Amino acid sequence: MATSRPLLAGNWKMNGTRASLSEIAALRDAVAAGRTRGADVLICPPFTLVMAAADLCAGTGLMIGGQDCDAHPAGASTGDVSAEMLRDAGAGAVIVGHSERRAHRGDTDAVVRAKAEAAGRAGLMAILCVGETRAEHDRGETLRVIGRQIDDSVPPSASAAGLALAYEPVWAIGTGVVPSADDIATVHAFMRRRLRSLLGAEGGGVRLLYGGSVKPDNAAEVLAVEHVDGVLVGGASLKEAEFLAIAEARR
Ligand SMILES: O=C[C@H](O)COP(=O)(O)O
Repeated sequence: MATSRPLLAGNWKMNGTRASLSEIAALRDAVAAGRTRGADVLICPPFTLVMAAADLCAGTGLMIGGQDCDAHPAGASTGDVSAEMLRDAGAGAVIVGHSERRAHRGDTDAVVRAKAEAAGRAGLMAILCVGETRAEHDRGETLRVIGRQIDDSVPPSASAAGLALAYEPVWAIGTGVVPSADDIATVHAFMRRRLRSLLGAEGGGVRLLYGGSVKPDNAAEVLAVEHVDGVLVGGASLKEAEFLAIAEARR
């Protein structure tokens, strides 16, 4: 079973330069000082910063991860980075299936599954993202879409410790709009049931994250929802003070 510690993950997306390493160093020190109150804390900077960030955080409580990986271990794949390379660079986790990659880079459920399997082989925790579009939401298809994404992209061999499943409604990402606590609870309860039927007991221990416009002023409410075991934060993870405020908002 996975740890019951909440997971607070930051996805920097295509943001960050060398100068941004100071934000990571500050967050590392805040984690060391106990300000994140026992949560597991992860920052996923762009590939260019993974090794430097991991070196800064080696042996500390702040984990560094990648934002994507290729499904293959090595080879003629210009521009790609394998899970093994991320591991070698000091990463402990990788995001797969983010809606931006599904929408803009053609990542199908089968591709996402292959990437999650590659992460597992490399010893990385996969943060696997699912979520419906605005149109699917408005047509009442949320659970059908998420059920399909889980069935087709979660590796049947996944372990609770090696996987976190993030519910990110596409219409909530970067918009300032967040589903109601009841709606998040409904989706997360559904995800838990689906994972249990797919993975058995391991499915009961996979951490379920919510992502989409999480900010310091709504984090406490989101993190208090049943079956929400953490958050995946985009814009508000870029500055140490804002991300820390999310961690400190946890009731
Ligand atoms: O991976 C993170 C999500 O896409 C959420 O991004 P956001 O917090 O900027 O809405």
